[in-house]
Amino acid sequence: MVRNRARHDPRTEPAAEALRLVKVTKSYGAAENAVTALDGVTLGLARGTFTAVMGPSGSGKSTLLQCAAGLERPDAGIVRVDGTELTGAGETDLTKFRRGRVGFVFQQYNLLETLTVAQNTVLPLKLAGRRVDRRRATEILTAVGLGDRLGHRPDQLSGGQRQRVAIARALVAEPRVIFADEPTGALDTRSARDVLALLREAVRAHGRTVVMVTHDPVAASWADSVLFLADGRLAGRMDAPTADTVAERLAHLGDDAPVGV
Ligand SMILES: Nc1ncnc2c1ncn2[C@@H]1O[C@H](COP(=O)(O)OP(=O)(O)OP(=O)(O)O)[C@@H](O)[C@H]1O
Repeated sequence: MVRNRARHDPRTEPAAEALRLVKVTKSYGAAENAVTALDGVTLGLARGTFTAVMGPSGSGKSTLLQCAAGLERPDAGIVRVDGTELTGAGETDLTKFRRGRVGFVFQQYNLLETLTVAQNTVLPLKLAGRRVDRRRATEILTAVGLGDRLGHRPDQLSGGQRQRVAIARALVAEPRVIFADEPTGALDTRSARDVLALLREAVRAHGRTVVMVTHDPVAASWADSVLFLADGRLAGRMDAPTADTVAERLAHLGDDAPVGV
């Protein structure tokens, strides 16, 4: 069972806190080969916020995202998304939860090449056994600038357009939280800006919560705040980031004591 600790009804009413991690720990491998990817991470993110996660390569950013999204199981600790506790849930409940209340955007788009833009977009609804509202899907695709590409296949699109399909696909299920892992990593500057603007719009206009892993201080500057990771621990937080302040902090990461936010 996915446990709902809050008093609200999670199917209709969003929780105040979109994401809560308490002492989340995750290791890979066994014995002397074990790598601690996350080492007791505690954090909370308010609903309707855009947060970037940054840190050196191997600091645990992707692992954090995967554990927060219910794609990986932590070894210890608690993960709560939109008031619902994922840790301890069975695989079937987790899958149902992921399909219903979170959206994903990955660096490599993860579109199905044999499906059209429109079919890729509604796929999460089909997998979740939900009603497919094609008009709504078309509206979303139009909003991301692909209204004239509905019948195209991914190999007929640019990288930026593919990522916009991935964002439309993440938005169509109206998720509470969107997890994005390096969504601009494979894009040119202009396409990256379009994608970041869409993510920010999802937060500002539609009240979604976005958590985005990125290496790029410019991308991070689109977020409301940045969480810094070092060696699997939280190493700081910055509100109202700019590309310069983020780059500066990254250069000095490790100088700060680990914190919980
Ligand atoms: N499936 C896995 N099996 C074994 N080790 C893993 C696995 N996934 C991650 N790790 C290890 O856990 C640590 C954290 O990895 P993670 O991918 O979360 O870091 P990251 O900050 O996202 O790195 P990058 O910026 O390079 O993508 C690394 O030392 C990595 O080698």
